[in-house]
Amino acid sequence: MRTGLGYDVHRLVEDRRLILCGVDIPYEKGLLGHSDADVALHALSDALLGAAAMRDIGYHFPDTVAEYKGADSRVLLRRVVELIKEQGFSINNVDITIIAQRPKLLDFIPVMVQNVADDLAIPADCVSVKATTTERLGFEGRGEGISAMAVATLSDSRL
Ligand SMILES: Nc1ccn([C@@H]2O[C@H](COP(=O)(O)O)[C@@H](O)[C@H]2O)c(=O)n1
Ligand SMILES: C[C@@]1(CO)OP(=O)(O)OP(=O)(O)OC[C@H]1O
Repeated sequence: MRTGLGYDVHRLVEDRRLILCGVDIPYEKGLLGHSDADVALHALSDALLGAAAMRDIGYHFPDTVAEYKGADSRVLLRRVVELIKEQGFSINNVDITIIAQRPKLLDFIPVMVQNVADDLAIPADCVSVKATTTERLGFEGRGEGISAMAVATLSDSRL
């Protein structure tokens, strides 16, 4: 069994969509990035790559490459899944925490879980997505950005 950890931050700005785990969430601001800035899927992608010791999302999908401008992070995540499977890994479970003071994400969690389960091709009960505030402390608490952390465990079929 192998474990990987991912962490990412994106800035909240006006005139951008807020997309988290592939869900387009109605809110007055959205996340800024080269791609769709889905901070939760970026953290998850890094957790999966980390567990496989296969570098990180920026290594595989550089933000200097025009192809990834406005990219759908679900497409990038599915590519990460292909890359780790090609090396003989299979995904056991993943756990994501989104750190956002607002908006309230509770109602969107089931769709987020299903999106991730579909992209990872694992059962929904192997996927956890959670949200927390920081009690208005720090950059997330001031509404300047949203961060996400993720953990993934993989099995290594080469062993
Ligand atoms: N953006 C968020 C943040 C939190 N939640 C839900 O509220 C619960 C309480 O949050 P605390 O930060 O006070 O612990 C949390 O457990 C989530 O269920 C949310 O939906 N959206
Ligand atoms: C996803 C990529 C590529 O479009 O860009 P961003 O959306 O800026 O995201 P980030 O987490 O800063 O880094 C990974 C990138 O290379």
